[in-house]
Amino acid sequence: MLNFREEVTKLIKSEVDVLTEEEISALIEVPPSYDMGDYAFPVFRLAKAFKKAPPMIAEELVPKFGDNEYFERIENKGPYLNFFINKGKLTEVTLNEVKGKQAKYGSSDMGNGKTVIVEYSSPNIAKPFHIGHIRTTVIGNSLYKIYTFLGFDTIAINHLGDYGTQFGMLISAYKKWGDKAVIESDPINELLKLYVRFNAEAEEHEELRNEARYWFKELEDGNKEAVELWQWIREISLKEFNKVYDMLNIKFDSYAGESFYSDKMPAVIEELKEKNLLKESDGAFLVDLEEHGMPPALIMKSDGSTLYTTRDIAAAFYRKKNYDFYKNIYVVASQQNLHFKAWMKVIELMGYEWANDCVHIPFGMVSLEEGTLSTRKGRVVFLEDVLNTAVKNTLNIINERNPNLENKEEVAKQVGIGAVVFQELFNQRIKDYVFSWDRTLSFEGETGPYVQYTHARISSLLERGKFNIEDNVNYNLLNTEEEINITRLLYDFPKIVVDSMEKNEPYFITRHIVEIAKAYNKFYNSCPIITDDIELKKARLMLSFGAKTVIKTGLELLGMEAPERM
Ligand SMILES: NC(=[NH2+])NCCC[C@H](N)C(=O)O
Repeated sequence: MLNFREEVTKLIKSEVDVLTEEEISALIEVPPSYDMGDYAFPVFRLAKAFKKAPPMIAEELVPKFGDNEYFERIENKGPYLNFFINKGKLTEVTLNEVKGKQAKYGSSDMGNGKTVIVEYSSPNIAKPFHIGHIRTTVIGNSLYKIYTFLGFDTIAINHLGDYGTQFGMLISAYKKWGDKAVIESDPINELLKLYVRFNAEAEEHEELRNEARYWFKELEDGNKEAVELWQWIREISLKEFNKVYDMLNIKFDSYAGESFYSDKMPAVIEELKEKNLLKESDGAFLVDLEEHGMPPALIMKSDGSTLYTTRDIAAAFYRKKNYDFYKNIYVVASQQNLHFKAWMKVIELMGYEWANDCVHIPFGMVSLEEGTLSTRKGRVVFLEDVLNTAVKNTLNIINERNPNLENKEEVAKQVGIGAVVFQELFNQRIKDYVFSWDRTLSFEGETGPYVQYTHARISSLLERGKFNIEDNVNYNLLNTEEEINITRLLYDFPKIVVDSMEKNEPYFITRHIVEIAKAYNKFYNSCPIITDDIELKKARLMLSFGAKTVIKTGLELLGMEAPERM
């Protein structure tokens, strides 16, 4: 697609020899409002070469540019050159591109097939999949889609917490109080009960902790009973998690969790020893990170069992070898900042430069507005319940607003679940936020249902107006402020997608499609679209099609559906 910023660069370059195109491009600014131009170029850097005061330079440059098909005006204001895009051209370029690429508009091959691993969700088996897990799941899924859209070969990994001392606890607890049939009837809850009971009793009876450690060690050493129990627990838990993943329409390429690395850790420990990085302390082994301002990274306990950190190091090695990643991304809560910093440092100390290609993408916490979510069994709020409640509440709303809608149940799922996803992706990752039902499910304001509703509204309109994508359109007719505003947002979309990839921030997309929806509704309310003026109608329908296409792609990149009717 024609890039107007590049056109500004070329124009300036044609008159200014002392700067390279890169230097010029880096100096170009976007003014705070469009009445000051679409792009601005400050000429200060030219003062020395031109031996003149900046305002003079700007003034003298303007007439040299002459007429230009991409800019309707070029002006000087003090030391600035201001460029005003030719709006007819902008509309033509943008809508032709959307028309040509449709669902692929905004995509690119910039990733060049390089491998990006996105690790996300990674719940702990036998512990509840609760509201806290929603952020990693939803952010990770969106990043996965964004990288894929930009031509990376993307791998989604669920690093299941399927190993560690908690399994020692579960095995002990099961052997004492467990009942297979009861557990299979409601795995997550029943396993949670066992886990909670074990911890409570261990408060009183310290020796239970030793028993748990013993069983985890047995598991690591391949004790048949322990391994079989562990496999069974893993399997029934995974089945439950998959219910939630199905609701969210999320798939993983790999479920290689912590246990997968159990036989890959000895080599890591060996290498650490060889490289003189391992220190013994009370029979345990650790890597001293004091010099790097961190507490030591514990690699092996005195009984020979391994830790979370050891497994992460082994996993990174495995991924490097198996996928030769360009980037290895971990979408994990900011509470684990230190954990990631520490083990990545260990790999760096081992002499591997690719440690820098491992990136922790942290996020803040979700808290619950007082009384907004009912809790089942104690204080844990299950993700599945949240999603089900969202669907149920949305169905109630649809029954009020549009009782005759076809496929009501299906739409309620798409909108209810989408609303939760959207809410999660509305703010900068790192911000903590408070979950509120009212805000999440509202059809008004900056919400998922609002954006989806706008999309559905455009769909019906295109149908009513008998939109035909093959129609030739006179783009110059789309010249009201409302129309230009939409066009600009559509034009910016591909860049927004790239920005969100570079910063690993899906919320750029969330905010952008909200802006498109708002701009569209403003246009819809102030400009007649299905009018008797056939040419105008064709042009406005094409613009509507552009808005619909980009909203839909944006929703998809967030991991949401875009129903045609609501
Ligand atoms: N590679 C990793 N450590 N990923 C994060 C795992 C998250 C962990 N299972 C938890 O729920 O807290």
